Amino acid sequence: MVSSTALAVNIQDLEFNYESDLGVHISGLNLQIAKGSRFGLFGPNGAGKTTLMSLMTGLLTATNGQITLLDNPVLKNNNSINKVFGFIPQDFSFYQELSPAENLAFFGAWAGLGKSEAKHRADELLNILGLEEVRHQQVGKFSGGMKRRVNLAIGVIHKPQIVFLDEPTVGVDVQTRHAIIDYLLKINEAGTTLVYTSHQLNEAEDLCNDVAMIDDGKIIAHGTMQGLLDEYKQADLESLFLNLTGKRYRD
Ligand SMILES: Nc1ncnc2c1ncn2[C@@H]1O[C@H](COP(=O)(O)OP(=O)(O)OP(=O)(O)O)[C@@H](O)[C@H]1O
Repeated sequence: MVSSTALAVNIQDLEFNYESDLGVHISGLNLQIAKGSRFGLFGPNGAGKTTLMSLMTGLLTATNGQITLLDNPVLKNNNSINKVFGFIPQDFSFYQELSPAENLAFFGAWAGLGKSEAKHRADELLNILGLEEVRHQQVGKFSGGMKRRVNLAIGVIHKPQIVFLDEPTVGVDVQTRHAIIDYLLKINEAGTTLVYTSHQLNEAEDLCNDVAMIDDGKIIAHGTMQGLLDEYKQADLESLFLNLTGKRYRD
């Protein structure tokens, strides 16, 4: 059992239901994610990955139970928690009519950075993510890969200690996929905890060292990548996924 001070995320007895009866039902869910890990949450369509991410980042509110991020409770009006984590959502979260520089200035200020700090950080990220030459062009006209890199830069502008990533490489080419994964590995090496979900299981094998499977709103397995592969006698994450979740369509 990991001590609570070593936890980036601690979810205890979580309950959540969408108002409509069609949505996923979460009941008595417990999950601990250690500080510094590269955690991956996997499951079929509709299993509850985005719902759980939204609960962890305060976009949805649990009906019961508790979620803490580095010991800070995730509560509706606890804005101080916004400094602790960054969220890279599946849907683009920037202003299409603005440039990357303008978007980063805006979201930097929103995350509490001063003007010069935000500018410095924007310069650094635009450089690392290969966007310096288009820094003043309208994001709406960018390719899918460039938009994904802008989305990532916005989510990490304030150097959060935990980064949540909901399918951060969907629809990108190999170059952008590598740039994004390399960057994530680099910030993890410097101490950032990654909480990631994706259907790209090959990519996940390179990125994640801690893995949980979710199905019908329940965590059905959680352990180290190698520990789970050994336990279920599977050669790779895709075989493990099929072994644990079966071949039935969920939608
Ligand atoms: N706002 C909502 N209201 C009602 N039901 C919802 C809502 N959002 C999601 N759901 C339902 O809850 C279930 C879980 O959805 P969720 O998006 O969390 O799954 P997921 O594992 O992220 O799926 P995917 O892999 O398709 O992204 C699905 O049945 C979905 O239709």
